Amino acid sequence: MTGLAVEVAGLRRSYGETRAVDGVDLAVAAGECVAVLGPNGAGKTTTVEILEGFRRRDAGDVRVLGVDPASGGRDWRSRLGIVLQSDDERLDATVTELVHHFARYYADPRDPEELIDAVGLRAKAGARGRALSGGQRRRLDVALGIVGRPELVFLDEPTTGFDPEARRAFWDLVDGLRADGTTVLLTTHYLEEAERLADRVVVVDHGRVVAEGPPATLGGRAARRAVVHWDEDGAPRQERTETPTAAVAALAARFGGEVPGLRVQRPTLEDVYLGLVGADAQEEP
Ligand SMILES: Nc1ncnc2c1ncn2[C@@H]1O[C@H](COP(=O)(O)OP(=O)(O)OP(=O)(O)O)[C@@H](O)[C@H]1O
Repeated sequence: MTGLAVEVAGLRRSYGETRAVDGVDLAVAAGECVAVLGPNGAGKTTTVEILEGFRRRDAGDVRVLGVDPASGGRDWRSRLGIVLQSDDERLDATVTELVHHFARYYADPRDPEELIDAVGLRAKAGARGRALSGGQRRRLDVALGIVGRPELVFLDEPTTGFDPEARRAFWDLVDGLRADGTTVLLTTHYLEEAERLADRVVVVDHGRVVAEGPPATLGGRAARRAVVHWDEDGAPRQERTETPTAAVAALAARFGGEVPGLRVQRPTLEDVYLGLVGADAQEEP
């Protein structure tokens, strides 16, 4: 083993004239959580589904847990946690039946009852899949994806449709997976989620990686200028500065104490992200 759970070099995939993935390089270390961000149509799902062995590639070298997904067999697949959308067939069974049923496919599964608690479905344990709300169904999908105690989990927009409380509970669940040493590859449109969960963020646009790094320093974020806001003479004022502490100290001295309406604003991950993917970050027609 190289210590890398995922190794991708020069990955390409086109659909007709559309270059969905246009030379992606990506490495995920064992135990790391990496979030792939990018606008609709950037190539995230195509990339992840190639890594999962569900789509073919046109070019590039790919290793997932040391195996080429194009030739990965059953043993390899059982080491992956893939969160699929529940299909109709599954939805006639209850949450308890499904989680217990899936656990039986694996040699060393998680305890199904503990897992039902962990994904917050205890109150719905006896409900059929069909009777779950969208967010509850997604939590069931997550439970079924991780019941086999996978080494690597793919989470493709895992919290879409979750309410804020469920989203926070899910983040705690991912913390638990990571504490067990699980590697996580996540795609999300929620910048807050990437910031909360990921050691590293990879921003993809038009099938290419346009930036990567820890959320706190992505795109030179730490070095970017802060804006100091305050109120003076009945009007809001602001100053852009690389030394906000000095600016605040100067204001405090000038006001001789409390500065009215004082606020220091640093660029958020969302600001940095929107800067990276440009003004054309809209879905293409
Ligand atoms: N099966 C397909 N046939 C033809 N074109 C496809 C197919 N799947 C994806 N594409 C195109 O490839 C590009 C990348 O799509 P992909 O689903 O990988 O993007 P994404 O980053 O996952 O987007 P989203 O955030 O909307 O899920 C898009 O232009 C899409 O229209």
